[in-house]
Amino acid sequence: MTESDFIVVANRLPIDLERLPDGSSRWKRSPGGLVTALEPVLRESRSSAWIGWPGVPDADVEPLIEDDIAMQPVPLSGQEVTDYYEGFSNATLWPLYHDVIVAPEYHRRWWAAYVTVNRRFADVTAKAAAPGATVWVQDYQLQLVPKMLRMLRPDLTIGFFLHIPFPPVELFLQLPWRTEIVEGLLGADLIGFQLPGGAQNFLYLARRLAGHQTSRGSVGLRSRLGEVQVGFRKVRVGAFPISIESSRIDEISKRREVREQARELRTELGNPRTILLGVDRLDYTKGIDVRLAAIEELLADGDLDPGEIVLVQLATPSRERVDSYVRMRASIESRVGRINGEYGRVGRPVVHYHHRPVARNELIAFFVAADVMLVTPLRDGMNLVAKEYVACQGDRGGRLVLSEFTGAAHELRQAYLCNPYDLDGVKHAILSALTDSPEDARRRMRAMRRQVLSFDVSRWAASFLRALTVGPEAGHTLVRDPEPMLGEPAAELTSGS
Ligand SMILES: Nc1ncnc2c1ncn2[C@@H]1O[C@H](COP(=O)(O)OP(=O)(O)O)[C@@H](O)[C@H]1O
Ligand SMILES: O=P(O)(O)OC[C@H]1O[C@H](O[C@H]2O[C@H](CO)[C@@H](O)[C@H](O)[C@H]2O)[C@H](O)[C@@H](O)[C@@H]1O
Repeated sequence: MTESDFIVVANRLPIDLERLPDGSSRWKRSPGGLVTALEPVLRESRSSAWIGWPGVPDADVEPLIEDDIAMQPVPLSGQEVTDYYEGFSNATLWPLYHDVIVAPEYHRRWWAAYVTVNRRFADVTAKAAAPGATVWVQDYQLQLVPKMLRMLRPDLTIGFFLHIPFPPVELFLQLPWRTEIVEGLLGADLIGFQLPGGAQNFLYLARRLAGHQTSRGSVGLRSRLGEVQVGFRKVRVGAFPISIESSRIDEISKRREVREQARELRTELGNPRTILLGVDRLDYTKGIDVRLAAIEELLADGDLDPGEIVLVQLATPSRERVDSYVRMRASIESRVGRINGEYGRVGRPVVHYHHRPVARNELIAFFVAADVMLVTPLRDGMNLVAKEYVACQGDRGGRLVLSEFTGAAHELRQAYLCNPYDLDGVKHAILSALTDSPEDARRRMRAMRRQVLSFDVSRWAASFLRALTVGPEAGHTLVRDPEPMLGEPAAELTSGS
C-alpha cells in the first residue's frame, strides 16, 4: 500500500465484511453516525486512507480501494473482539461516558486487550503515513493511539475527535486507568469534543490527574480553544459539533421517486392521520424504551387514538453479544408486543418495529413520510438522526421531539425539547408536537433547517482540520492547579508530618 498524506483511523472501516452461510463473504456498509459523517469527508480528499477493523473476527483481508478511499484493514482475533471491542470499549467506556446508564465493568484483562489493540492500530498507522502526514484518530475505542503514534512518528500532525460525550469528572475518576487515558489523548496536537462541556471536563483532568498547566478560559463552539502544556508541546482542546451532508440529503428528499416512496409507505401503513418515527441503533442510550412508555401511557390515557396514529421504529442491530444490549432488546420487543396486543387490530399494529438497517434512500423516504420524529436518548454525543430528519423536511413542518441530553439539542433549540427521565415531560412534548399549529411547526422547522443546512459535515471537518493544521492561538495564560494532584497527599499534610 502506498503512503498517504491524510489518514483517518477509526475502530471500524466504513464497510463491514459479512460472512455468508455458503462460506463466501461480501462487504456491506458499517452502522452508526461516525461512518455517516466521515465517509463524505474522505471521499472529497486526495491521497487519503482509512484504517480500521473490518467488523468480523480473524478476517484476513488485503488492503482495498472502495469509493476512491484506500482501506487498510486491522485484524482482531475472536478474543480481542470479546475483550477490546465488546468488553473495554462497549461494556466499560461506553456506559461510563454515557452517564453510567448501565453499570460499567472494570476488568484488567479487557484493559490489557485495549492496550494491545491500540498499539496495533498505532503500528499500522505509523507504517501507512507519509512523512509529515496528517492523521485523524476517531473515538473512544482508540484513546491511547495518539500518544503511541507520536512516540513512533514525531513528524506527524495528529488530531483526535471524541464522538461520544466526555463524562463529568466525578464519573471519569471511577476508571482505574484514568491517567493512562488522559495521557494517551494528550499525544494529539488537537483534541476535539462535540460540546464545550466535554472539552472543559478534559482540561480539568489534564490539570488535576496529569499535573499539566492548562488554560482556564471557557472553550467556545469551533472557537476559543483551550490549551494544555505537555513538556515543550502545546496541545489544543476544542468543541466541534459534528453534522451531516445536509444539502445532499435535502436534495435526495426532494426527488420524485423518494416522495412517491414516502406516499407508498403511508398507504402501506393504512393511511394513518399521524406517522411517528424512531430511527436508531438498538442501544440502551437511545431511549427507545422511553418513547414506547410515553406512547403506551398516552394510548392508555386516551390522549392518542390507536385508529389514528402509527409509530414506526427502525432499529439497526448493534453489539448483539453484549449482555446489556441483549437485555434491552428483550425488554423493548416485549413492550412492542404488549402495545400491539392491547391497542392494535388485525392487520393494523400501532407499532411497526423493524430490527434491521434500511437502505439510505428508503430511510430518507421514511423521514419524508413521518409527521413527528421521536429522538429521546438518555445521553447521546450528537445524534445525526435528528439532523437528518430536519434536512428532509423541505417546506414541510415536520415536528421533532428531541431529548435535551443529545448534542443535537444544543443546536436545534426549536425542537420540542424534553427531559427523557421525566415521562410526563416526554408525553407533554409529544402532545405539543401533535397539536401545535401548522404555522408554528413550520416556523420551528425553518429555523432548524437554517442551522442544519449551514453547519454541515464539510464545515465540521474543515473547522477541525483548520484548527489542527494552523499554529496555536496566541495569548493564553496557562496555569497549573494550586490544589494537589488527585491521588497525591495535600501539600500541607506532607509538610506538617
Ligand atoms: N435502521 C437504520 N437503517 C439505516 N440507517 C440507520 C438506521 N438506524 C440508524 N441509521 C443511521 O445511522 C446513523 C446513526 O447516527 P447517530 O444518530 O449519530 O447515532 P449512532 O452513531 O450512535 O448510531 C445515522 O446516519 C442514521 O441514519
Ligand atoms: O461501531 P459500532 O460499535 O457498531 O457503533 C456505531 C458507532 O456508534 C457511535 O456513534 C457516535 O458517533 C455519532 C457521530 O459523531 C454521534 O452522532 C453519536 O452520538 C455517537 O454515538 C460510536 O461513537 C462510533 O464509534 C461507532 O462506530
